[in-house]
Amino acid sequence: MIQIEGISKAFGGLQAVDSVQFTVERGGITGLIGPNGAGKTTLFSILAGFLTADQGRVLLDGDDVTGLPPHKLFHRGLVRTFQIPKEFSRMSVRENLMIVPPAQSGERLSMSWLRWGKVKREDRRIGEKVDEVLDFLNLTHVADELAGNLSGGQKKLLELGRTMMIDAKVVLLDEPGAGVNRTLLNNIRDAIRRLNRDRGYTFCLIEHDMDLIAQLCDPVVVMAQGQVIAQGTMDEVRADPLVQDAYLGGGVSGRGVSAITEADVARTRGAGGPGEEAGDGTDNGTDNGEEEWRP
Ligand SMILES: Nc1ncnc2c1ncn2[C@@H]1O[C@H](COP(=O)(O)OP(=O)(O)OP(=O)(O)O)[C@@H](O)[C@H]1O
Repeated sequence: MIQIEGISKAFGGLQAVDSVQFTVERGGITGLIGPNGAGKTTLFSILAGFLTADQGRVLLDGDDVTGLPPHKLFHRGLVRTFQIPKEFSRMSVRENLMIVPPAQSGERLSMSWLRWGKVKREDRRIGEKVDEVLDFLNLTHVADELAGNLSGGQKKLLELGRTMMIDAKVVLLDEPGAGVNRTLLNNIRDAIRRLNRDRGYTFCLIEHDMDLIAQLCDPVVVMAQGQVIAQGTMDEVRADPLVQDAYLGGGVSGRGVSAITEADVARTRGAGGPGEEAGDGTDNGTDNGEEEWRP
């Protein structure tokens, strides 16, 4: 479980995240939504250790993990996707998975000379795990393909696979549906569901695709202008006038509970802005070595 307690972050005079407080419950799929510039990405960056909060605390299973760098959080099972570093595009899908497990004996020269048998056993164990992950995500047919040749959706599945290699506890998903075709989106949705239901993964996901949020998430937390303005089921937040105003600038009076449509969201997204992520491993405002960090 992640408890977010009074997290704030300003960029110069802009209060990007303002005293945000909510809990991501263990075993759940929490949706984080809000119009462009609401502060979602900034909050994710703080939770995953890529940005330092000005104020507030983050507790992971009761432990204060505020300010821990990404690799420490990663090894505690808190992982943020989907940020495939560019260099990995020149490695095969299988290799991308092979390199994830921490502290592989095979990487240490002394170990490989002195304990050849142990190294081989570990390689075999990792190989079996990779096969299982590829099968789980329907990626076996592209196992030997360079990661850079995958489609956007397949890359996102691969990122999920990397979290599976370390048996992540909590996964922060950055727009898993962005730029993904329908078929692969269904695969991604099913993989998230199965990881949650069958393997106990806890997810928190930022997403602009309201259908995907409605299908997967309960609760849904809504941010606007740096603050949490609503939380509850998708139906509850949809019906909330504050939420409708936040998305549509107050222009939805009388449109009822289903006011937030995909078209509305697409319209709000069109505004763009500096908070928009490149999706290629870069992030704005990184102050904790994100570009250097590799899981
Ligand atoms: N590094 C930065 N420097 C200055 N301002 C920033 C920086 N990163 C984000 N911001 C600003 O902080 C605010 C929140 O941005 P953020 O990217 O967190 O919003 P968001 O809810 O993720 O938006 P989107 O849905 O468009 O990705 C925005 O006004 C954005 O312009």
